[in-house]
Amino acid sequence: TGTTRPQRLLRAVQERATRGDSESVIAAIDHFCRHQEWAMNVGDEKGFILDSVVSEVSPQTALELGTYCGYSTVRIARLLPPGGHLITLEFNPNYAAVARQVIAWAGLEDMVQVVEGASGDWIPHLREHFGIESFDFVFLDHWKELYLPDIKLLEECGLLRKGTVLLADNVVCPGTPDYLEYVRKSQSYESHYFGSHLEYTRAEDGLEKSVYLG
Ligand SMILES: O=C(NC/C=C/[C@H]1OC[C@H](O)[C@@H]1O)c1cc([N+](=O)[O-])cc(O)c1O
Ligand SMILES: [Mg+2]
Repeated sequence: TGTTRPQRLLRAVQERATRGDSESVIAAIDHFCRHQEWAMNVGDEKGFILDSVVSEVSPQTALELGTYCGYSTVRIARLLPPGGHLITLEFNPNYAAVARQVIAWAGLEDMVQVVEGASGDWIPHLREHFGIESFDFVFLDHWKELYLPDIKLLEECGLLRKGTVLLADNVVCPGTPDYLEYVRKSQSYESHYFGSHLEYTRAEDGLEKSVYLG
């Protein structure tokens, strides 16, 4: 036994970051991933693109699929406008437990709800459970083969509205070919690719921003 990588990432946050200072939490995780152990956070380079899209949308209601250790959760939540709220779905309970502590260390727990379970099980219940009418912003970063079925489910559940912005991580590496083809071909989406690199590496990767047109 011993510690897991998420637990070692959390310890790095608690040792290096200042409680309540979300910028120092982000910096501590980036330092850990560059100098100690690579981890599958969206990272600083793609994170900068994520920041710019979140700031542009300024969402009252935001959804994240795939929390992992909460790095992108913190990046999004720190930029929410007053009254804004972020729901983040995570399948793995060990990841969720670490994420809750990272989010709390950043002082953002009041704007974020970490929900444990499978996205496909939860999406049909988000309205009744959290009183959500529709989402202004969705960040996709969970299992890559679930991106497409999950946005189709969001459409069917009426959780997307004219102008909802979807931002998808890893559309090149590891890749989400069926999702990309769908959002780029569908008349219901206006899509744009932001080229970047796989977190903390020189490999190509990027984010796809897709606006739902209804
Ligand atoms: O699988 C990735 N993300 C999905 C995460 C999947 C895990 O977290 C949610 C679920 O509990 C699963 O165990 C991923 C993988 C790489 N990668 O380089 O392999 C890079 C990334 O940015 C990624 O988001
Ligand atoms: Mg990712």
